[in-house]
Amino acid sequence: MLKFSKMHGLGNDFIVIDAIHQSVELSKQQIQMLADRHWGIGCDQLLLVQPAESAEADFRYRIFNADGGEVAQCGNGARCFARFVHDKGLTDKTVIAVETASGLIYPELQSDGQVRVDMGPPRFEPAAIPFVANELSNTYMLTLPSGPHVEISALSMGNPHAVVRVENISAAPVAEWGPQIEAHERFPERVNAGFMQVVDHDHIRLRVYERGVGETQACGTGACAAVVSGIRRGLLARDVQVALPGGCLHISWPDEASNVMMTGPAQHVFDGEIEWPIPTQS
Ligand SMILES: N[C@@H](CCC[C@H](N)C(=O)O)C(=O)O
Repeated sequence: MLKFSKMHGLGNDFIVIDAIHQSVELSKQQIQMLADRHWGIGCDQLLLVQPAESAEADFRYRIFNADGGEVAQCGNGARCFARFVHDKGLTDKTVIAVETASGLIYPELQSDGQVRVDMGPPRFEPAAIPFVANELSNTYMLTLPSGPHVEISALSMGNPHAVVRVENISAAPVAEWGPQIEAHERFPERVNAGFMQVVDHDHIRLRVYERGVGETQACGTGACAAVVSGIRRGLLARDVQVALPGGCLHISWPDEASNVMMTGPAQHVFDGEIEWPIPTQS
């Protein structure tokens, strides 16, 4: 049997697996099946907790989207990872150094139950996102296959993000434009598409069509990307409350040379075990 925990950060839900005390090799097809909400357990992302590879880190964690693709960063996942290793007794540290595919990050468990994460610096150079553009700019025009020309910001928070500003979040064309932006040819590794309504200097509303998943209840790196893009466009202050469908995150980016800080909840839902290897469907 394979033991797992089901967790979520503002409704962005995870299967979290201790791959330190269990030997786990997952194929893309097995991840898709575990993530499937009808045939498996159901999740937006699957998180594998592993031993650290470098001396500076306490753990390594790997992130897989529901489509089975491995990705480099996940904000809500980082908070759930920290809550998982702490609550399962894998560490008694409250500031945890964790290796991700995009470098070290430092989640910090706070006394009020929230988790604060140093998410590292944003990157804007097109090659680092990756995004096809001739020059660096705060905004770019993207022509979608269905016709519209859409103004986006493009940046990396360790994973790629496109941010579109909308007037009214409830009417944002997330289902129509999300998949077209996600798979746009100018994003060779695909992209997470955020739709941001600026409420005032300190508040935004955000919906994210996530790469490899679809629209989720919340996206931590998407919240960081939206706030950074809003600050660079002169629309936002340095500390911003982000209202997502699943709840609120606090994002701060003190100055251009700083790392982005994200604070929010991480919730354990239940522990379970599943027959392993998963019986294949006939
Ligand atoms: N839900 C996440 C992001 C997960 C990865 C993303 N879908 C990608 O493909 O980069 C978050 O909270 O940041």
